Parts: sequence; C-alpha cells; structure tokens
Amino acid sequence: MMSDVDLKKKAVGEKAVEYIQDGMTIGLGSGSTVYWMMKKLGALVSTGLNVRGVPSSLRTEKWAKEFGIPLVYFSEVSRLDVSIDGADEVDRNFNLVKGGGGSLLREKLVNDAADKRIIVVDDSKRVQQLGAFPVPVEVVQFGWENTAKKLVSIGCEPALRFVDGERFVSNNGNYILDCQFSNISDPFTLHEQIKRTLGVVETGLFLNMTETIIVGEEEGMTILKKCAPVESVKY
Ligand SMILES: O=C(CO)[C@H](O)[C@H](O)COP(=O)(O)O
Repeated sequence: MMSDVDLKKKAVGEKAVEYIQDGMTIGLGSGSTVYWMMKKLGALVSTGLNVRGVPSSLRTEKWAKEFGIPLVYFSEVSRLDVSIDGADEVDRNFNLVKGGGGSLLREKLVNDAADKRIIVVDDSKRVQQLGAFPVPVEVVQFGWENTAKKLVSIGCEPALRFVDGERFVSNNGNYILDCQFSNISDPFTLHEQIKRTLGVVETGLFLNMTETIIVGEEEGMTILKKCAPVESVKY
C-alpha cells in the first residue's frame, strides 16, 4: 500500500502533466515525485501525444525510455517549453533547495532553459526559511577536503555524501557535500559565497527559478503561482 506521502507525490506529479501540450519540449526533472509525472506522460504519449523530453539525470533518462517518452539531446534544443521537477524545500518566496537525489547541476541547467518552470512537492517540503534540509553542493573530487574546509569557514558543517556505504558520485563525476547551515536568512548572498569557493561546481539553492509550485496535501493540493491568486484543488 502507498504511504500518504507517496499518494501526495503521485497526485501532484500527475497534475503537472496538465501543463503539457502537444508539440512541447519538456525538461524532465528528477526524483520520486517526477516519477509519477513521467509515468502519466508516458501513458499519454502511448495514446498519441507528441512531445519530447530532456532528462536531468541518468535515472530520469532510464524512466523516460521505460515509459516510452521520446528524448532529445539537450545540445539539440535552445529552449524548453516547460520543466517539471521536484524539490527538497520550498519557501514562500518560491526559492528552493534541490539536489537530495544528487542531480542538482543537470536539474539547474535544464530548469534554467525552460520558459515555464513547475515544481511538484508534498506539503512536508514547505518551509518558512530554507536550511533545515542541508544544502547539497556539488564539488570536484580533486581536493574536496580543502573545498569542504573553505565551506566550513563560511558557516556550515559539510558532510561528504555516501550512498550504500560508498562515496556518492554525481552524473557529472563530482562529489556532493551536504552543507548544514544554522540559519539561511539570505539565500542569494549565501549562494554567491558558496559559488565563489574554489572547487565548487554548483549549489542546490534554486533561487528565482520557478513560477509555479504544486503542493500535495491531505485532501487535495494547492497551486502557488508567483503574482497570481493561490488555487486550491480539493478531493
Ligand atoms: O532535487 C532532486 C534530485 O536531485 C529532487 O527533485 C528532490 O530531491 C525531490 O525528490 P523527491 O521527489 O524524491 O522527494
């Protein structure tokens, strides 16, 4: 049986497919919420919907192939019509922490290329202030220990990510440092500070990178849109 959280993820993932129209090129995000979007999209493709996707991770690429979603190389498209992605935290200013699955760099590149960017989350991801979830920071492997020390000096506790007892290596061949800050009052300045650190490739702070957030709740969902009234969908 599916957990309550999984039911919420499924509901918002499937809802996001309503934003996709025939002929669109779609940025396919990563994670378990995006999985449901892709499964539904695959079903629509099998009934004739003509779309193509750019995957933001190898796992997403695998799912796209499994669900029959046609893919196109990122290098072959200049813009995407829409991107649909998950997140680890969303604040009320539409800023996000992403990278819990380790795909933050490709996700950022894909989302940045989209004209419309939709985020799908369950309500446990909504926060007053970013930072309870450690900020994933992608760093080059060479000299990562020194990069970590530099990050300590800007106020965090970085932890090298391990998965199944092994050092996690991103799809780009880099390590991830999960950086716990005690308080992120200004995510924009923090992002700039981290980016200036030698050895850092990208941060999981996605700032001003979405206009629509679909939040799955116990009895429905809330659709948050920048500069538009909140929409509530009840079951
Ligand atoms: O940023 C991500 C992967 O790098 C995911 O979108 C994020 O971790 C949310 O995942 P899920 O939908 O499984 O909760």
